[in-house]
Amino acid sequence: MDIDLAELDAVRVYALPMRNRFRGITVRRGVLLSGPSGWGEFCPFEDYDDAQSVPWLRTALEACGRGWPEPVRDRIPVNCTVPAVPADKAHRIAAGSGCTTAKVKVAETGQSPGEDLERVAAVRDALGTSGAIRIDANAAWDVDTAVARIIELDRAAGGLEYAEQPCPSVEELAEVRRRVDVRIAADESIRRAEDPLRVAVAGAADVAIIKAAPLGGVRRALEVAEACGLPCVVSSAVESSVGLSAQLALAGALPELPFACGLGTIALLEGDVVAEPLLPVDGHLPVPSKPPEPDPAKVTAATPPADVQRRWIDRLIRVNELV
Ligand SMILES: O=C(O)CCC(=O)c1ccccc1C(=O)O
Ligand SMILES: [Mg+2]
Repeated sequence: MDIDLAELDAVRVYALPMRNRFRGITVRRGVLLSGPSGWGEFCPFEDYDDAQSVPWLRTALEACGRGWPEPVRDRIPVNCTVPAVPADKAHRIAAGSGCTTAKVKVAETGQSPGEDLERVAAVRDALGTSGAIRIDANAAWDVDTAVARIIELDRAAGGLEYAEQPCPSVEELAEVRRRVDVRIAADESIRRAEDPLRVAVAGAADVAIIKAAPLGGVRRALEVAEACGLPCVVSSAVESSVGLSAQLALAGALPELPFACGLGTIALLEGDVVAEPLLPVDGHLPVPSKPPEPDPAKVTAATPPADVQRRWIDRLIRVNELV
């Protein structure tokens, strides 16, 4: 399916700063590609090698060259994402989000367990008793630490909806899952198409976090979701609104969607490449029928220096040879 890059109508490199450092990332970068069915976004994380970046390009090419399958719903409930910020700031983010579900980052390097407890308690105060709180430890804990922290955080939060990726391996997730009452979600354990099945077979999770980009597009991710047989939550890779629209198309096409999705992430970025960013309204985002058009002035404002553009175009060319 590799493409003649010269035949694409336009290729634009963007760089958008993040409002708060997020998983070590301070600037999100990528390439916008225009083709017959609209715009796609190629934005593998900077530390991904070319082979790991292939599914990200497939996702962009699906968006700009083929389009997406028909959705079964027209709006998606989303969570607000609360980075590992102080409790007062966490309260403001959750209260001002319009979302009834919040995902709270915990176990950040250099922070204490007490800061996590204060953060989830503040978010509960902001959401009220009817809100839902999930935590994400990004694989930071060993099994015993995870069990102890999840129990404490569940209490401080007045109940957790689930705990996302408490430990690195599938085996550890399975053990934590046996030892706590809180649901376990797998995220980093699901990066390749064959992973979700392994997670399900190992009894490692109650919920699968799926992302179109690392799985190779909306259609591929739908197959993966079906094969794993777990309830799925679609979560973004912190794309611009162009890339986010593919994730919304995936959430729109999943047969079942029992939880809010992690797609309220435009708020994490300083700026966007479209005139009307996909910011949640009343905790929901619309399912788009096609990707939004970049706004030329916004793209110009987000264009990085020539050496950064060159690096991304070279990356695109190399990865395209592997598709
Ligand atoms: O799920 C969300 O609320 C936002 C997306 C998110 O947290 C995320 C975004 C980029 C990379 C990793 C993650 C993650 O879930 O760990
Ligand atoms: Mg996660």
